[in-house]
Amino acid sequence: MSLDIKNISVTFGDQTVLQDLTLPTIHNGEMVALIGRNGAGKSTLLRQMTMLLKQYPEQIQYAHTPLQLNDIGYLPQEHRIHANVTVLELLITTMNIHSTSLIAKQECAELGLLLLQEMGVLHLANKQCMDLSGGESQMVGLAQALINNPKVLLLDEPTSALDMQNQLRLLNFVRAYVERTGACVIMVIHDLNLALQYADNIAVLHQGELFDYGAPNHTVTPELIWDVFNVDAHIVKVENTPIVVMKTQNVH
Ligand SMILES: Nc1ncnc2c1ncn2[C@@H]1O[C@H](COP(=O)(O)OP(=O)(O)OP(=O)(O)O)[C@@H](O)[C@H]1O
Repeated sequence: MSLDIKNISVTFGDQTVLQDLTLPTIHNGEMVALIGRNGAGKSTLLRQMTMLLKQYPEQIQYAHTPLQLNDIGYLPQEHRIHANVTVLELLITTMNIHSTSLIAKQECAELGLLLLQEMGVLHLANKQCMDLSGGESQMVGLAQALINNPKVLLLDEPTSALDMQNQLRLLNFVRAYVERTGACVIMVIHDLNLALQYADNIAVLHQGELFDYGAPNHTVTPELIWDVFNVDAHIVKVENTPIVVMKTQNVH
């Protein structure tokens, strides 16, 4: 199974945000980190993927057939849940249940609780969604994106509100999900060190186009960081893991 994204163009007024963007095929069980400057069009690509499925399904194909909206799990940027329901109720209503029987609802509740437990956030099950902190809301947003076992997971800055432990929890959970199910993941992320550690491939979006694409070690280089972000950086290795260290003195 594989995900193909082809020839995506987006304009807002006279601003071309994405210009005929095509990504290399994303294979089963692959995590792609989408990086680029603020305003490069990363969120637009994820948002358009869900909209394009309605209008131009041939541009997004999974296993060589048009991807269905039901097959996508999407965690938007700055995810906040304004519904007046508990976290568990939210997960139950998000599930694709085809029965209203009490037994079906009980099964859904058990699945929801299991997912929250596996993600390490079972304590949030009975909290009101509106009372969640920013980071709690982001963890619940991932649970919501995963609850229907999507084939394609689109994550927009999924760790932006999380403390260090939850950043690792969330990314380890996504990694394990991908290995277990063979789903394809596109994840927008600004933290290049997390991208280096978790992604199989890095897609660099710059000025509406795909600037570079490839294995993290080969793609994230001081030259790329300079060309795309105008930042001087070293890449050092700690226990064989590459780490980006920004030189803070000269910001252009
Ligand atoms: N609905 C819209 N109407 C007009 N312009 C838009 C709209 N959505 C996005 N844009 C513009 O498109 C450009 C790309 O926005 P987008 O949110 O995709 O960037 P991004 O790469 O995700 O940025 P960031 O890293 O800051 O989240 C920006 O210049 C933004 O102002």
